[in-house]
Amino acid sequence: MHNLPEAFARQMQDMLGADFPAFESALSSPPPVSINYNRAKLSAHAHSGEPVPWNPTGRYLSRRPSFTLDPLFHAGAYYVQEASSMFIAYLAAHIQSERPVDFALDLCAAPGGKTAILLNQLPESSIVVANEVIKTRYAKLRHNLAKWGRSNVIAAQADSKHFAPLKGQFDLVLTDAPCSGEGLFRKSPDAVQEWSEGNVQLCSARQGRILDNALPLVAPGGYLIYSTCTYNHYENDGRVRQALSAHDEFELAAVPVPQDWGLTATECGYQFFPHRVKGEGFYVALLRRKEANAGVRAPKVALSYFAPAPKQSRQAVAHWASLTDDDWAVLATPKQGLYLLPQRAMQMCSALAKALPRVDPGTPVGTLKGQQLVPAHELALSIHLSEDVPRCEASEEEALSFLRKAPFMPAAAKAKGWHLMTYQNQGLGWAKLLPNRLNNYFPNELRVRM
Ligand SMILES: C[S@@+](CC[C@H](N)C(=O)[O-])C[C@H]1O[C@@H](n2cnc3c(N)ncnc32)[C@H](O)[C@@H]1O
Repeated sequence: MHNLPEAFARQMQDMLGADFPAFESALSSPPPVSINYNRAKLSAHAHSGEPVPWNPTGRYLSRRPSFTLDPLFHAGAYYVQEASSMFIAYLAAHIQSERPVDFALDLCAAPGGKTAILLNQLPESSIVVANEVIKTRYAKLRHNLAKWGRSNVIAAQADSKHFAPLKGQFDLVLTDAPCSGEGLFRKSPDAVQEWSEGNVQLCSARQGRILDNALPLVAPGGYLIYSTCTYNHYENDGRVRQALSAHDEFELAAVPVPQDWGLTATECGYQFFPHRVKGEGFYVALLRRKEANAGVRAPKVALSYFAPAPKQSRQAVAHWASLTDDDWAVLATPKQGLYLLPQRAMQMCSALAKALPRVDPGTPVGTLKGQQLVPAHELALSIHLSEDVPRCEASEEEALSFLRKAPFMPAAAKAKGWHLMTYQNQGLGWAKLLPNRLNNYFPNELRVRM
């Protein structure tokens, strides 16, 4: 790791006192490696590794494997996730014990680690909106959401200010704010290089703007989780204090935490330090909107870009996805793209599509060619894919050839036509089997190049 910036070292000495040398030495030790298992794809007995105390699906690994060369990583069986930030799972469980979470918003979501946590922790009946403002990061978010395989999620690409029409609509808003990244110094030397006191102030001001946009979106009695991966007062307690004084309809919510977890209680929340927990630096505070002025859910608005798909398209999709009529909506775009979304998410989807520049609902399932569906890559990773879709199980070597788009013919290939290529029964992508070759539909841009 690079030498610590002087002003940062001073700040940490003031904050930690006699503990500073332990903090400094933790920064020179190797960062722990941890993953979050996908609850919908792997059963509990498949989870190996030391548990992360605050997340039932979090595990530490004893070493860092090459994730790129693990087909299960590409199948979305787990997400490589820093351990401290998995505390969001504990908070989501706590909130649910207080009130149902029908609608959650992850306002600053890319690349999607915490959306994956919310989707793992909340029941399938919850609808999660995952938003990211930056286009390239939005693409990464959508790719990770596809790997997670859920349809109870709506992706959105917008600045937080565009959400204003959705006032009071969310039981939970997660604001994992862009920050100066002091907590990531051990993992990312770039963060050390980019750090300055000026940047801390810029981050703090931006967080203030994002919080001012985020807080009104919380339903009465609902919660806002504010988190950063930094230590300084301006972006953490100081930021939360200012938000509370500008929005007096909010109060701090108490979250009881076992003492032996090593978290440090601060004025408004909790701080994770790498010398006290097995994880990186992280800050979190939980705010609750007081119960006055009971809110109303999003008013029904007409779907603008998306329309319910015609019967024929729905029938085509029903061959590929396990649909029950009342629960599932199949939506169509003007370009004939078809999407699978829980019926109960329709109203929220309409309201979002009206307010935001870009919305991508649920799971893209494919496009129609004549009467036939050409399946989308996302459908291959979906947990709602029909059991009736033909599968072709690959060995590890075959799975890697498939992910590299190298020519190969799987030993298990028997029938012709569309097949889901699987590895350890987890979908990787689509292949069309022909008598003497395989057409590989794994997306070029995702191809493994190692
Ligand atoms: C700390 S990162 C989020 C990490 C993510 N929650 C995860 O766990 O994978 C903060 C994100 O907020 C996004 N962001 C910055 N300004 C924003 C704004 N005004 N509205 C929404 N998102 C914003 C950044 O582009 C960045 O991707």
